[in-house]
Amino acid sequence: MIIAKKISKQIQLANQSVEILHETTIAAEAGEFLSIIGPSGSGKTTLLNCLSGLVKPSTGEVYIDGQCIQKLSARKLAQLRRTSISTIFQSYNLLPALNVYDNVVLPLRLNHQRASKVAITELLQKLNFKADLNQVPSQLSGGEQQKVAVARALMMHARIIFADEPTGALDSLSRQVIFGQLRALSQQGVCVIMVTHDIEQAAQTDRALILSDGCIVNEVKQPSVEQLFTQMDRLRG
Ligand SMILES: Nc1ncnc2c1ncn2[C@@H]1O[C@H](COP(=O)(O)OP(=O)(O)OP(=O)(O)O)[C@@H](O)[C@H]1O
Repeated sequence: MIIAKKISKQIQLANQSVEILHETTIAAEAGEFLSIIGPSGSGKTTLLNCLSGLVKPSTGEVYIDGQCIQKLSARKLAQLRRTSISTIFQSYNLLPALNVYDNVVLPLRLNHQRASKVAITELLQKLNFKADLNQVPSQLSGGEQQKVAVARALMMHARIIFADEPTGALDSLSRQVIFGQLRALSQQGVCVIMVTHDIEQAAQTDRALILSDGCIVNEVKQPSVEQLFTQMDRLRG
């Protein structure tokens, strides 16, 4: 479903080019739940953004359903992203002028899909969201904003979900609820790729990729908490 072949990303800093992702190769199937873990600054968000087509890799290719997304026109890529991909951003990316309901419904509207207020209210309730749907993001706590961002992504019923620390701002109960939703979606055939600092969550995914200095240094299938802590300890070194 998703294949990344030797993707690298260079950025220009002052007068020098710095490589923040090095020749990374990944494949993920429909129904797979992948986690990406690694120290801060190891390139997890950059990798996720390259996979989702938000950022263009400097070299290498990303294929989604056999299509090289770098070869798609901007219009086709935007269409693919609107119809097949949902992203939960680390910084939520809610529109400050829109209330909760309008933020959740926005991608559906952009995709000319009908929005059901009942379905949105039910989903937000399932995510343990207790605030008013008429409030704007600045009136919500960080955790509440994160739940709105998760609801917005889940309402799309996309085949692929990219989640960048989707539970980072949440209490442990809400973390479990949202992780459970992602797990259930993967069991229904959705491909979920999640960046996380939460080792216990990563240990409940199908496969954990360990990133260090822009390279995947290891990959653990059906990981255990102990295995992943050992991997992270090795990196701290
Ligand atoms: N647009 C950019 N301009 C300059 N530096 C960047 C840019 N994007 C990423 N970086 C740098 O690249 C490295 C990798 O960043 P990235 O956000 O991918 O890491 P991360 O593993 O997701 O970090 P964290 O766990 O802290 O969110 C960092 O050192 C970051 O400062």
